[in-house]
Amino acid sequence: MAVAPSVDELKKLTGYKAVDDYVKSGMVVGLGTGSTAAFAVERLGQKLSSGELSDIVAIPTSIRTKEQAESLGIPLVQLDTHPVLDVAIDGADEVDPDLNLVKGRGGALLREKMVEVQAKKFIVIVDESKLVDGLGISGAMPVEVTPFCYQFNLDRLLNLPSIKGCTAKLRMDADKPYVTDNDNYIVDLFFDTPIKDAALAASEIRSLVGIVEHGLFLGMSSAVIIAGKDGVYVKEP
Ligand SMILES: O=C[C@H](O)[C@H](O)[C@H](O)COP(=O)(O)O
Repeated sequence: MAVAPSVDELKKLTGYKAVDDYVKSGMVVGLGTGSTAAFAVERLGQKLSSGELSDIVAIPTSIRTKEQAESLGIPLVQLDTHPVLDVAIDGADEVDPDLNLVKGRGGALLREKMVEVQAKKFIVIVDESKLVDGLGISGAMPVEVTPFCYQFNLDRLLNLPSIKGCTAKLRMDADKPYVTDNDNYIVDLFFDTPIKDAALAASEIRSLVGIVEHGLFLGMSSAVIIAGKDGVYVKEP
């Protein structure tokens, strides 16, 4: 009897397929963050060192990804000099039926969103455990906030009509607040039922001064590569 692939094997299939199918020589490539995106970075490194791809520059979405890319010899640039990317590849925490996402459980949402909105194609790579019927139901919806008066930020989030009833927790790293690559904090929002109107929630959250960015990535996916027990398939909006 065939052994079912592990979650890591599924993640690897999606990361490798994203690079194989969407990255061509000469491109500017956005590199996501997390355990799934790491496989795409690995594949890009392999294809550059074998000469199968050339003339690639990449923009990492976190310090972790930057370090991985550097260790593989992937040439890195920044949005300052390369404001338009051909493609960005990243994982997600949740994918809904319309290919809207929750991202940021790994803390990288701000840089991810900055880079991924600038990409002509944003390719999302997930194992099928990330598929949800509605956003906000499988775990935290992260919001990056200023450390300055973070409790005030947290309280005002809880008062927003579109997300009324959620609970909010400051993300901790052992006994200290978790600090992002941008020296901000993360407030994780938890919901009992899916977020009813994610577009409204996104705009209300962003309207608060002191909120830096949220983990709702709406209308951004160009394609989602999904790996599951029945194989790998691609969904497009
Ligand atoms: O901040 C982290 C990112 O949004 C990740 O892309 C997301 O959390 C998915 O990570 P993983 O592939 O490790 O599940």
